[in-house]
Amino acid sequence: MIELQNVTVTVKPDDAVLLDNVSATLDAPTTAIIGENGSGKSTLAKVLSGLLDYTGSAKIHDIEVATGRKQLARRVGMIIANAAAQVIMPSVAEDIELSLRHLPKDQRQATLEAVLAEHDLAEFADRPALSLSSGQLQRLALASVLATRPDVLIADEPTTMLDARYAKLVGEQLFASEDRQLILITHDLQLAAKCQDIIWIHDAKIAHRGSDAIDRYLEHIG
Ligand SMILES: Nc1ncnc2c1ncn2[C@@H]1O[C@H](COP(=O)(O)OP(=O)(O)OP(=O)(O)O)[C@@H](O)[C@H]1O
Repeated sequence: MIELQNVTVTVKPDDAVLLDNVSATLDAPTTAIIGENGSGKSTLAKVLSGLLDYTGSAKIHDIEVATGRKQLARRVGMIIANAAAQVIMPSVAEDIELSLRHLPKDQRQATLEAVLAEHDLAEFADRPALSLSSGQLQRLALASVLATRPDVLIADEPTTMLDARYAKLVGEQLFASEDRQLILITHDLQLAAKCQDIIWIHDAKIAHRGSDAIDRYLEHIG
């Protein structure tokens, strides 16, 4: 469960307002965040991931994000829009292994192989991670984040680089766990429509929320 109360993000030097007094309780298992370029979606994702300072209150599992980053790090996973910036380790296998540190050592190899297979990355296991294509990198970022078994997943445009086949696979993987809360930021309105709750962000505010949010958004952009 995520609770936002008067969340505002401003940035220097001219105090531009990136999120304007946003309040909402996000309690559906899957929530889509939609809206135009520059409306504030990634800003919200960054607040929830502890990457941006804010005023007001943003709580995940009753823990204030700004002061509970360490506690939340084990429970909240984020896929950022720029997957290359998220891949930390030199090789594909090592990047996923880093996410498996919570497991007993004797389980790690088998789990690594299972993750590689599940994400169709086995053929790249020993490749330098940064030699992957953009779409392959995006799938690696997802594999590494899901391997940490987060109970909240914030996915910022996780399918933008993917061909139709992998967009379908990743779409399924995002929704695969019933125990995980998904916050999905996307321009793919078909994917957004699969979410139980839909929030349209416009001009740094929530413009509309609910099953008709996609229709309202489409009417707005004409
Ligand atoms: N450091 C900054 N200084 C000034 N403006 C910023 C800064 N960071 C972001 N912005 C602006 O804040 C607005 C919201 O950005 P954000 O990344 O949240 O948009 P978005 O809804 O995710 O857009 P997109 O669909 O293009 O990914 C944009 O207009 C962006 O240019």
